[in-house]
Amino acid sequence: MPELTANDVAPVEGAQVPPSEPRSGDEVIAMTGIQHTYLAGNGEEIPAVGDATLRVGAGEFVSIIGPSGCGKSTLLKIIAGLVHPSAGDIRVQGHSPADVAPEYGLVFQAPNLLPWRNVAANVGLPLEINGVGRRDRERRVEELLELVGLQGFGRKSPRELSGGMQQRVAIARALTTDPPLLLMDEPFGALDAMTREQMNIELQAVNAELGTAVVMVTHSIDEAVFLSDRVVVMSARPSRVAADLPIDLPRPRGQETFGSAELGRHANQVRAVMNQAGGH
Ligand SMILES: Nc1ncnc2c1ncn2[C@@H]1O[C@H](COP(=O)(O)OP(=O)(O)OP(=O)(O)O)[C@@H](O)[C@H]1O
Repeated sequence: MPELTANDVAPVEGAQVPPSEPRSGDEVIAMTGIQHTYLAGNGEEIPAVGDATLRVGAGEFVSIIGPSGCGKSTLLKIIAGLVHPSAGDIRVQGHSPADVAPEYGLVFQAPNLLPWRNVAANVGLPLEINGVGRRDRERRVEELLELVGLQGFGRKSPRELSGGMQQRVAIARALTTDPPLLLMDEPFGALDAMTREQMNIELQAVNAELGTAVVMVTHSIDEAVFLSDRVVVMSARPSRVAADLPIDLPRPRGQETFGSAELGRHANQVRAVMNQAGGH
């Protein structure tokens, strides 16, 4: 199959092709021509990211979606300063990612809570590491537990919580230091469909209240559309940005947004681009 170019996906109504533009204020992420090739143990070169140009503005919610193995997590790791790209330029708040990475919140598919600490001590850990005093720490933890709907659960052990509740703890922990940027890799992938929708509704409320920019990798088209200001569709490996689709659903978005004709229209648009760009 001939390689797709950005123009190949242009016929999809509303599709934007790179270079992408943030829809809001200051630029938090500026990524230009990022490429990454892994060197496997047997010496084989694995070109993961072929060409990614992406801008994310302050407070924006951007989802990255694309076929399995196309390099979505790699892209997130590059933003997080965990992987140094083979080529291209990336600035996060004007700095090299590794220099500002400790300021971000990170949430992965597994909540990664410390089982010997209670919920409050898990959420407060980043503050403890930063030397914040006990009283301030307790106040902040209390606020965050309320924000994620876990007021009164501070003294519980993580193992007493459901999967969705544990992931709420992980989100609260990621927000303790008021990060300008939250990076999420399939945060709700392990949850059942109903819990996942509920978590989506809560996350969009948190994002609206705190104004934190979010970049989220997901496999769910509905989740991407529901949460995002823009959905970035990656092509198959070595991936490039196939489309950068603005999602103009009004906010706040709630339960009624799921299953709405408007969400369905956007989801179909994302699906069409994904089909052209190499499947799901
Ligand atoms: N550390 C590594 N060493 C070698 N190859 C790697 C490494 N990490 C990832 N890869 C390869 O790079 C490609 C992209 O991986 P990545 O995890 O970024 O994709 P993804 O789009 O997030 O995948 P998925 O949707 O399945 O989670 C895959 O082919 C993967 O096997």
